[in-house]
Amino acid sequence: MSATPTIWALIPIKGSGQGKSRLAGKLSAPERDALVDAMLRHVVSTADEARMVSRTVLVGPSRHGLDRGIPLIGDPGNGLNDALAHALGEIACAQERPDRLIVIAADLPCLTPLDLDLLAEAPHRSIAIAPDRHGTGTNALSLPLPEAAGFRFRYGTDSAAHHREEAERLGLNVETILSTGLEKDIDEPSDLVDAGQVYTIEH
Ligand SMILES: Nc1nc2c(ncn2[C@@H]2O[C@H](COP(=O)(O)OP(=O)(O)OP(=O)(O)O)[C@@H](O)[C@H]2O)c(=O)[nH]1
Ligand SMILES: O=C(O)[C@H](O)COP(=O)(O)O
Repeated sequence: MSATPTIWALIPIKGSGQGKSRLAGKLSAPERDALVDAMLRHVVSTADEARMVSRTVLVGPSRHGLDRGIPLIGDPGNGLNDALAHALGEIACAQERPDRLIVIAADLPCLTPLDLDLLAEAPHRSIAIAPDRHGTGTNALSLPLPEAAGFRFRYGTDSAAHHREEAERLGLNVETILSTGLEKDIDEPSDLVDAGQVYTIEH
């Protein structure tokens, strides 16, 4: 590994009109789209500001109107785990591949550049996991490459525990990162209070 490791951020994003379906009882379809776009913009600009992150890549069906300069890896259409597996395969084989890949959810309105730098600074041969506020889901993963090129994404129920098992399977250490910015994803209507960081709901 070079003296200054190369770190990339990978952000999975569903297509327009698909995201945040669990908020349908509280927000209209245009409101959900506006929220998804605002949170994506926040996460992308936070990655741009993070000292250690040199490139940000999206995986999904579209850029949601973001600058065409941001690389987009296509989505095979079989859900989050397949989309991330496809993107990791492309990135791990790239000629300019990074030394570490941070996979970060696009629904983190309280995320700060320091949160990404913490993920970037995980020790060599360690996978860092940032759980959600319940301690069970996974909001970010920091994967060393090439050591974690074969990492199998296990998003779904109890994904944080499954991702720890996956690190063990690969013979890698695990570091758990707890921070407000990384814990507060927006899944349920009761989480919306945190979305006020990036989005105002007007009625
Ligand atoms: N590319 C891609 N991204 C996905 C997919 N499923 C989820 N994501 C993204 O993964 C992150 C975490 O997903 P969730 O917290 O479940 O968000 P969501 O899917 O918009 O929310 P719900 O529709 O309520 O489940 C968000 O950035 C989503 O946009 C998928 O199939 N493909
Ligand atoms: O494994 C997870 O953490 C979920 O599938 C994705 O996160 P969510 O709880 O934010 O939907």
